[in-house]
Amino acid sequence: MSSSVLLQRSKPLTNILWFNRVFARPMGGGPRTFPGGLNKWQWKRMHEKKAKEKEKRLLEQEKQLYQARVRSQIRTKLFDKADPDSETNQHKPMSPDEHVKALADRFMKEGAEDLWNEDDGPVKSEQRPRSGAEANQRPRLAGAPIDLRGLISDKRNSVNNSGNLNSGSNVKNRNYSVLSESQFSDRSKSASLIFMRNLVCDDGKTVIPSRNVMDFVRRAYFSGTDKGNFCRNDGSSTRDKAGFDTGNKAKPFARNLGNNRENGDSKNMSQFMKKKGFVGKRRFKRNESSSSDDDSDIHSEDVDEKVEGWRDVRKMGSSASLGKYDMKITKRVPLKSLEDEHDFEEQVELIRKEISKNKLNGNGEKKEKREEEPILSQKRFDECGISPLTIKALTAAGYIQMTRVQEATLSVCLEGKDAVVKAKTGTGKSIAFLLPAIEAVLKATSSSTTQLVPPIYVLILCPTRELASQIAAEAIALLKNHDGIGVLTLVGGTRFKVDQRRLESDPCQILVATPGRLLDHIENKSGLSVRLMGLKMLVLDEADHLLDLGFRKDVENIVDCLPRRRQSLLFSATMPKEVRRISQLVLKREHTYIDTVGLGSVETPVKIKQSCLVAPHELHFQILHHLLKEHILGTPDYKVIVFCSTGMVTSLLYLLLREMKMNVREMYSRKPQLYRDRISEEFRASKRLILVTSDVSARGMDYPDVTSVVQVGIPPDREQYIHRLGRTGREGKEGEGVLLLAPWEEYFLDDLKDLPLDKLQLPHLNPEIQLQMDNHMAKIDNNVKEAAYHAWLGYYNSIREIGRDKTKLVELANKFAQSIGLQRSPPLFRKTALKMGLKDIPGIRLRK
Ligand SMILES: Nc1ncnc2c1ncn2[C@@H]1O[C@H](COP(=O)(O)OP(=O)(O)OP(=O)(O)O)[C@@H](O)[C@H]1O
Repeated sequence: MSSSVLLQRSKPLTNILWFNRVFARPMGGGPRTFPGGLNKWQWKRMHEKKAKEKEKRLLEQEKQLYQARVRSQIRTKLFDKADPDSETNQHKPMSPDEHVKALADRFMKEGAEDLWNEDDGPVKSEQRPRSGAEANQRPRLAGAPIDLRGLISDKRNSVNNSGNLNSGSNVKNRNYSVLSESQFSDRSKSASLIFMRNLVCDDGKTVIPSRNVMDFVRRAYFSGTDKGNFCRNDGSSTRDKAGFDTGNKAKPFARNLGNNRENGDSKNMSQFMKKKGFVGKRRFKRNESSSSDDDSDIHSEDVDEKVEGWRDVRKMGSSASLGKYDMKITKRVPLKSLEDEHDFEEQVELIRKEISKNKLNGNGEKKEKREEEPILSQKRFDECGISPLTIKALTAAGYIQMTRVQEATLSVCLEGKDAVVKAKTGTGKSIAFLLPAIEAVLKATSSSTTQLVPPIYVLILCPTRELASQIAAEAIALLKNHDGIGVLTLVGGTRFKVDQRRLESDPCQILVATPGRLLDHIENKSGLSVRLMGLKMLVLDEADHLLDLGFRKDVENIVDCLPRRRQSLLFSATMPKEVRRISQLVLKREHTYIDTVGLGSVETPVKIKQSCLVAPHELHFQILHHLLKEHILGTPDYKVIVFCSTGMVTSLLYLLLREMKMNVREMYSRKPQLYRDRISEEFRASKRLILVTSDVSARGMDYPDVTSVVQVGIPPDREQYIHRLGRTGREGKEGEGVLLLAPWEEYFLDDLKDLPLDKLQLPHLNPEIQLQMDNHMAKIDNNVKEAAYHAWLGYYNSIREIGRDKTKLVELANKFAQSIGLQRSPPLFRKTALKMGLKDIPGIRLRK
């Protein structure tokens, strides 16, 4: 046996020995065991279970968050309406109209049942000091509204005196377990009625049972009769008067109400309310021990009479009864930070979009006004406490000042906190995470003792191989003055064995990997999982993409194999809400969110001139050729990236442009890795070159001085549009981007309406060029065209808005086939057609 083979064989053995020692397992020839005496599979299952539980918890949190948001929205609306002039949400007394509106709004709105729970104590202590004498001095005049708060207080007094009725202080002590016996589906709904039940009539003694109060509110508010006229001061719309949010879920409900009001048909309303579970679901069984709940025994007829007199209602309580007693406020406490953060982010996002939209809609000046947006901050690298050797390398690379994202994130990251960072494309995010990564390694190596298997301290995950290589190269450059710290890449497309050998022989404290290949290594018992046990920092570059459906499972599996005590950093130029939420699969709960895009700023670099051209898709290749020619004429040192929807379309377009004597290169995932590396390097170093590529080059690639980006057809989503566009205009430089759409793709512009896109007119196309292109297209191998057709069909089929109308889709695909010189649309495998839902669609041919 050769010595190299011996060496290879002996390495895994060393790993096992090291591992056993680390976990103090007795040595022996048996299988590898994990802490707690678990074998690998038990260990794995345990982690899977934990991950599932974690996911469940997150879902639960999301649910709570949603509910909390609904509550807070209702509350906000309520207070806004209750006192629009108020600067703050002080709990001032409400007018009778407002109060009834508020009650109706709160308790009858779909979802509002969640506003109350058994701890809600609306009739607790009275905030407004008002003595009984004072109350007596102000006898209620006919026609004057009832002071409900006073009544509540009076009631409490009278209850205390008589001992017959429930006192306010008892409210909290009530045993509401009885409510579960009611037919209400949830306790909250019941509790809201309990609040209502505590309302008392104008004699200060009679307590109106909940159902009747609801009836009262219902009639008063919704009926067309004069019983409810106090809340119908004018004939304005239902929504205005009701204060109902007719958006979202409340819509159908609001519509119902509107109808009922119009018809004055309280019967309909009753039915509706019955359906909603507010009426007719009584009667509460009271706790035997509670003598105070007798109120619900009062017959509705009696109360109806009382209610008659309620037309002249005086001030009915205040918003305090809806604010300060809302126990949900305290219930939300554990989630507060998370919720606030989400709300805040959402608000920021909304405001940003709103502002940029306003800017766009404004006076049209914005397009000319592409203000200077400095990406560099005033702070220098030597001021931020990183290793002098790293600073030396930075200086050698010409980096003296930090970019804004680097300044904003470095201190947080160096403190060891988890962070999510959003910053525009080309603003130096890579260095922003590489610097803390290097510091983490330095710290770990200085404190650790010699180990048989050197741990990997930093793991950087990124979605593409080229990006992994780029980041590794950047890390190596920054580490050039540090001895003994190694960087390795693990990416697909290379031989697995070669990876293993490099892992064993080369020093590696920083590992840059794509998820798939890394997982292969982890699962392949190569000893990598053992080395990852010492991990200090995990970085997800292009985090939103890595947490997207395509990668999420792999990333989750990887994260499950990493130690929990680690720092996690998520970086991207885009961070959709949904991704932010699930990012907690990776992050600690108490992480920092850093967004350097800035309020009121568009999410794309301001110096990129963006435009869009809508034209029949059969003309796209010719229009592209025209645009490229124009660009080349105006930009001698041009460097253009053309993005196509799929790899096969990329290949076809590349061949066509090459035939048209343009200086082009192609790049897509199916190309061999060596070829990809070569093209990537060539394009990085060149000028006067066009790279036709699929989305494999869309994210993170830092090709310097790209002068233009053209996107042919819709990108998969808004985020991908931003990333593709961001290959130009990097480091605050100028750039331009054109989006070429077919008329049936134009809907996508809605997603970009907050971005400054100009609409271009269809250029005049030279018929001679069209002829030339047709001739060149005819020379291209039919296999390439057929593959392009299939890929095209697959891509658009996967886009919901287009793929849902299969007949139309096939029609368009066949037009595309014709435009690329195919006589007939190429047949599909039956299985493929079935999978795509296209089997029986006219125009689809199946392979025999
Ligand atoms: N402090 C700095 N001073 C000058 N240039 C810098 C500095 N930091 C980074 N750069 C340069 O800025 C360019 C863009 O950096 P980088 O690729 O990290 O951007 P990014 O924000 O990650 O972009 P993307 O969102 O597209 O991934 C690189 O060429 C990098 O060398």
